Amino acid sequence: MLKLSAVSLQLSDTRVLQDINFALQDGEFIGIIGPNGAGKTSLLRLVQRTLAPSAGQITLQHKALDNYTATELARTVAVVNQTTLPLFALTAEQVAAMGLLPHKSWFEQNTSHDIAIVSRALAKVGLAAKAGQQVDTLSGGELQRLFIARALVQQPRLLLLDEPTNHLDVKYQHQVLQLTQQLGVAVLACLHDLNLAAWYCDKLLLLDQGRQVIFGSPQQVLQPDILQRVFDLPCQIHQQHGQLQVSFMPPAQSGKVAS
Ligand SMILES: Nc1ncnc2c1ncn2[C@@H]1O[C@H](COP(=O)(O)OP(=O)(O)OP(=O)(O)O)[C@@H](O)[C@H]1O
Repeated sequence: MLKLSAVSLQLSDTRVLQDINFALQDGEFIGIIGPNGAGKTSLLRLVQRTLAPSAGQITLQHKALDNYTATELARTVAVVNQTTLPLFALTAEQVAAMGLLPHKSWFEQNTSHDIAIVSRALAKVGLAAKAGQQVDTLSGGELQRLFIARALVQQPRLLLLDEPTNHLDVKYQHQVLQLTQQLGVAVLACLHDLNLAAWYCDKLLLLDQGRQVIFGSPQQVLQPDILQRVFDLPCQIHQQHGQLQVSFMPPAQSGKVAS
């Protein structure tokens, strides 16, 4: 459904991404991982078309991304990113209902079916009781879940998530990623937490300094020698209850004298 072929991105004098190649199938969940500044957010921005590649091809459902109209793109791709919007006068329900906009013409009223879609999305992210609450009074975690509800209302084929577990407590980290995994839509998400990535992603794309280090299953990508090199920290991988667990050790402290 999404394919990047030899994609590079140059911004000012910076080579932000270089020769990125991977494909995302329908319903698949791909996590983009890598250190700060690796190019994860920039890659998502290429797919949401707020940045354009300097070289290479991006296709979505076998059609060049450039050939989508803005409305077609909004009906196909939903984005939850880290930017906060000035939404102070709106209720949670009104913000979630914004996800209906790409499917409506100007001044078209919401039907009872639309309202049911919004209510279901708020319930899915645990915000049913907050529907009438003003968004500027929501906690950071509640706001993040609200943006995910808005994306669900949009009924996209592809969901782009930039650090979706930021601000979430451990219960909601799992709940939001589990929910995302069960939606049946293709998902491309930047994730810093490698254990959550191992748990929920079908495949991982590891970036480092704008380059694709490896693309594959969590078992293929989460290898101690690879992670140690990329994150510059000693790393161990364990299996617990059939799940990969990544542990990084603090850097060795040179000059520390054992007592
Ligand atoms: N407009 C720009 N002009 C020049 N360099 C840029 C621009 N935007 C981003 N960069 C650089 O591109 C690199 C990748 O940035 P990006 O935000 O994509 O990384 P990231 O992997 O998402 O990082 P983080 O984990 O810190 O969020 C960084 O070195 C950043 O400084």
